[in-house]
This record gives sequence, C-alpha cells and structure tokens, in this order.
Amino acid sequence: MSEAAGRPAAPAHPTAAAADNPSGLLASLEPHLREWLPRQRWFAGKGRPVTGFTLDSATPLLPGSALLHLLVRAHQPPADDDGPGDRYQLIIGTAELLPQHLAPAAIGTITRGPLAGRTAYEALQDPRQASVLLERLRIPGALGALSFHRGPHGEVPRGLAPRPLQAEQSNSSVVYGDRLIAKFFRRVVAGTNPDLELPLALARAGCDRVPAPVAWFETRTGDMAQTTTLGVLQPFLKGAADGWDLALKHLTNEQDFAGEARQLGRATAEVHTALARALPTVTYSRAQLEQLAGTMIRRLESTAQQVPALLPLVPGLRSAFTALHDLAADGRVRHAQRVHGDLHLGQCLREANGTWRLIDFEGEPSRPLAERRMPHPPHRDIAGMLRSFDYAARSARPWNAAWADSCRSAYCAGYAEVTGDDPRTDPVLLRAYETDKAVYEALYEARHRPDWLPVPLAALTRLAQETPR
Ligand SMILES: Nc1ncnc2c1ncn2[C@@H]1O[C@H](COP(=O)(O)OP(=O)(O)O)[C@@H](O)[C@H]1O
Ligand SMILES: O=P(O)(O)O[C@H]1O[C@H](CO)[C@@H](O[C@H]2O[C@H](CO)[C@@H](O)[C@H](O)[C@H]2O)[C@H](O)[C@H]1O
Repeated sequence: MSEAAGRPAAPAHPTAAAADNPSGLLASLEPHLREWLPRQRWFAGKGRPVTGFTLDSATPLLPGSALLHLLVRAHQPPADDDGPGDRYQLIIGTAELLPQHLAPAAIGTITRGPLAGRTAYEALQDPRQASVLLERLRIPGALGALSFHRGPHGEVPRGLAPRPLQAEQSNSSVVYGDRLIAKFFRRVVAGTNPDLELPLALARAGCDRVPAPVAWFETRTGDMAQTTTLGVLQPFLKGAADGWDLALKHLTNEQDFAGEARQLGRATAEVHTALARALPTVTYSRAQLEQLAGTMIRRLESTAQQVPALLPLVPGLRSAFTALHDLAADGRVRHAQRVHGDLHLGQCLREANGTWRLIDFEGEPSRPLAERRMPHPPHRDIAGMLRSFDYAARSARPWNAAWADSCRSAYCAGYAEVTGDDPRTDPVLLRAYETDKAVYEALYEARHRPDWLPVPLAALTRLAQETPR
C-alpha cells in the first residue's frame, strides 16, 4: 500500500459537506431566511409571511470554499397554495467570525448541521466572495446546477476589484474595477431573461446604445425545463450620470431639461429601430388591440382591489381603455415589436460626452416572463418615459408641471426626428399605455415605497379626467 493511499483524506470544508446534504443545510438556514428575505428590497412577496422553503439547487462556487449558490422557493400561502412559490437566487457565504464591516450582510448564525456555529451572510457584499463570481464568469463551463457563458463582445480581465452597488434595486449588482458590472437576478423565473436576450440581439444588430453582455450564467434545475438566466456581466459606463439624478438636479436648479429629453427620445427611437430589425415584429390586428384593452381593464380592476385609493378613479380610467378598444375599428395599421418594457429615467445613463445609453431590459419585474417578452407598439416605452418626466416634476417642490410638459414634448419630438413617426399622432394608444403604466406604478409604490404612492395617484387623477379623443 502506498503512503498516500494509507493517509486519511483531508477533511472537506464544512460548506462542501453542507452542500452534500442540501435539505439539511436549508433546514438550518430556514429560521433566519424567513426573517431576512422579506426585508430585502428585491423580495417580491411583500406583505405575506414566508412559511417555508424548498431547495432547488445548492452549488459550492469554489471547491473547498465557504461560498454557496442556492436556488430556493419561498412558500407564502394562501397565494401560492397550489403553486410552487417564488424562486430566489441566494449567494451565501459562511464565516466563523463575521468581520465588522460585513455585519449588515449577516443573515444569521447556523445552529445545526456541519455549519453549526458559523454565520451565514449575503456574499455579494464581501469583495473576496464577489471576486470568486467574476472568476467563474471569466471561464465558461458547467458547475453543478450552473453553466457559465462568454459572449463575443468584450473581455473579462482577471482580478478586478469588486464593489457592491448599494442602490435600491430589483436585483443585486456588483461593479468590478469600474470596468464591468454584474447583475444577479433575485426572483428567478424560468426562461431567458430579456435583460440578456435583448442586449445580445442589439449588440448583434450593431446598436451601441445598450451595453453588450460580456458573460452570463444560467441554470436548468427543478421544474425549470428551460434554460434560465441567473446573471449578466456587461461593461460599466464609468462616470455616466443616471437620468433620474440628472433630471432632479436640473429641476432643483430650475434648469430646462428639454434638450436632454430630446436626445433621450432619439436614443429610444434608435433602440426601437434596432430591435425591430433584430427581432420579429407583428402587425397588431383589431382583435389584438381589443385584447390589449381588455388586459388593461382587468389590470386596473385587480389593482384597485389592492390599492383602494384607486377605486373612485376606476370609471374615468376605464374610459382610456374603452377608447383603445373602440380605436381598433379605425383601420389604421399598427406595428408591435419587442420593447424595453420598463423604460424610465433611471434606466437611462448619460455618458460624459453627452451620449445616452439604455439599460435594464428585464421589463416590469412583477409581470410573468411570457408577458414581458410579448411584442408591443413602441408607445409602451414612450409612455413609460412620459410618466418618468411627470414623476421627476412631481417629486420636486413646488410641482413643476411646465418642466414636465416641455420634456414630454421634446422627448416625442426627438423620437419623431429618428423614426419619422411622432408618437403623439396616436393619442388614444399613448394615453392607454400611460394610464396602464401609472396603474402599475400605483401597485408598485403601494408594495415597495408607500410614501411615493401620491405620485402615480396624482397622475391617475389627471388621466381619469381627460376626455378620450
Ligand atoms: N452598464 C452600466 N454602467 C453603469 N452603471 C450601471 C450599468 N448598469 C447598471 N448600472 C447602475 O446600476 C443600477 C441598477 O441597474 P439595473 O439594471 O437598473 O438593476 P435592477 O434591475 O436591479 O433595477 C442602475 O440604476 C445604474 O445606476
Ligand atoms: O428600475 P426597476 O427595474 O427596479 O423598476 C422598478 O422601480 C422603479 C423605481 O426605482 C419604478 O419606477 C418608478 O419610479 C421612478 C422614480 O424612482 C420613475 O422615474 C419611474 O417613471 C416610475 O415608474 C419602476 O416602475 C419599477 O418597475
């Protein structure tokens, strides 16, 4: 017998042992997760307690390291009584002694199993652990339930210093060396995320208004027969100003923003034109317009049940959608195409040279993926931006209606300069999309930022009083 064969095997890292027994691991984390998960901004099931979890997959991200990738389903009856519960991506580190600077990232101390005594924490907040993820994204290949991919655009240099973004987000992002930014989707739905699909299609079409994905990773576990996107790495636009911050700065200084709004209109139009070239478009039939109106009416009614302040506005708002339904008879041909789906000032970044770029093509995160991937008339995104100028103007004191009006009209004019098609020439369609967006915002704010609810409510009050043309 050789010396090596007789030597006892080195003990596996306790995290690796825990990954060998995933259910035991989840059971030991469960009490902490129940309390921690609902506190996260990206948690989608706000207002309903989490009663338990099911583990879909557990993957150690580095052999022998204390870094685990988990996909878990959170159960929240009664809403998901007959469903599987929302699925979340968690990237968890464990440490015997959590350093002071990571205290806010703590999830809880594990009390049983091979990790007993260690503290579980949110690993994206830990630069050492976030570096492991970059290294994984650098090298394509399979790892447990995960697979890592590289695209044809851009490089992934080694050893870039990670910095987690502290912004209030629907997902979680880490900036690497001010060169790349990785977004980790939190609520994971089966299928390709449009935030990978559309930027890849745009890059292939040669449109540089959107940062091209450099690498991404996916899974195919549990009931997710389809390839499911978990994260995307793209170039970081260093020094770029966020459109929302910039708009607020202009408002505070009583500065006109119409010039920027016009450029934003041009940028949106270029992206729409490229998307229409790169991906299939359809002609919206009369039946589809009627169906769209029906969907918007149902959304209004269900939102009013959840946001009672909307109830008195329902009849007026419904008129925007019945007008859309009746519009179907006007015989005008309307095209539908893939769109951004949740366009607002915060999704627009202005580089130092004045070029506007668009990010975050995920669509409205609470809508089902199949719905988010459906083609729409471009008016949908345009309406999103018009709402955003109104949001900015209403969050400034005093409310600056003239500022919003000049931005809204400059934006549409900029759009028309590129496409030759002014969105204002289809006012019923535009009003319906704007109303639908404001209804979505009312629910979003009620769930996530109740203090902001008056902003969409004020717009809905105005929209409810507008007479359909
Ligand atoms: N390519 C990028 N370059 C610079 N900053 C970016 C880039 N992508 C995202 N960001 C910053 O990260 C924030 C969150 O990104 P976003 O894609 O909107 O995430 P989420 O889906 O979580 O809302 C943005 O508001 C922006 O400030
Ligand atoms: O950027 P996300 O994908 O997380 O989008 C969600 O959050 C947005 C707020 O951060 C929300 O946007 C709403 O508020 C903005 C101001 O903060 C405003 O500019 C937008 O017009 C308004 O819709 C977005 O709706 C939501 O999906």
